[in-house]
Amino acid sequence: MNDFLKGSNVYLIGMMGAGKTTVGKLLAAQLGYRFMDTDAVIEQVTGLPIAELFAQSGEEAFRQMESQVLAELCAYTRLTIATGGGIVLKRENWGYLRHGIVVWLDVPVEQLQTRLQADTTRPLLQDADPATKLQALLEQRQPLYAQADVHIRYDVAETSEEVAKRAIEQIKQALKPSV
Ligand SMILES: Nc1ncnc2c1ncn2[C@@H]1O[C@H](COP(=O)(O)OP(=O)(O)O)[C@@H](O)[C@H]1O
Ligand SMILES: O=C(O)C1=C[C@@H](OP(=O)(O)O)[C@@H](O)[C@H](O)C1
Ligand SMILES: [Mg+2]
Repeated sequence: MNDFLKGSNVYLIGMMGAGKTTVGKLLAAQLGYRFMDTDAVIEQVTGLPIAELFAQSGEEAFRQMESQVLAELCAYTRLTIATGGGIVLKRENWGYLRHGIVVWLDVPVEQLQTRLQADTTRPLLQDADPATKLQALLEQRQPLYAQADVHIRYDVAETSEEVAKRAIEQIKQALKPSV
């Protein structure tokens, strides 16, 4: 089923709330891959929730840990990796992401707001005006997300399983040799 990837990892990028962790688990199952989540690895290693890490050590320290985790994971094969929404910010991280197939889950900011309206786990959203903050982050990052190999545009009618299935189809298309 997944020999078309020849063991290459699949990295999911996109804004917080885009569904990288949710779809990533389903995509891994459909590919017969293992699922990893860079945030979960950081929380496991530090024993702290991301929000606590930001509060204690600051965003820069978190970004350094994020790069270290990505560097470790990119040495493995047959992984579907859900990254944190800010992974695209550091050029160094693109060196690791390019070891595999980079898939952008592109979800409109209104849908992100709906999904994250009650969220307290994402420190960058603990803001007086989270909607404006989300919009500003998306505008800043969109050109970076757009460097992905595969662009999965949101379809309101799709379940997360169907998003994962479509991602496989679009990855196959992207890997087809251009004639
Ligand atoms: N297709 C979807 N429709 C509605 N809610 C979704 C969908 N995909 C994910 N969610 C919800 O949105 C929130 C963020 O999903 P998550 O997978 O953690 O995103 P990310 O890892 O990109 O931040 C979660 O509460 C999740 O249940
Ligand atoms: O967008 C961001 O900068 C972040 C997204 C989060 O991950 P999710 O994208 O899984 O929410 C997490 O890495 C941290 O809160 C920073
Ligand atoms: Mg996530």
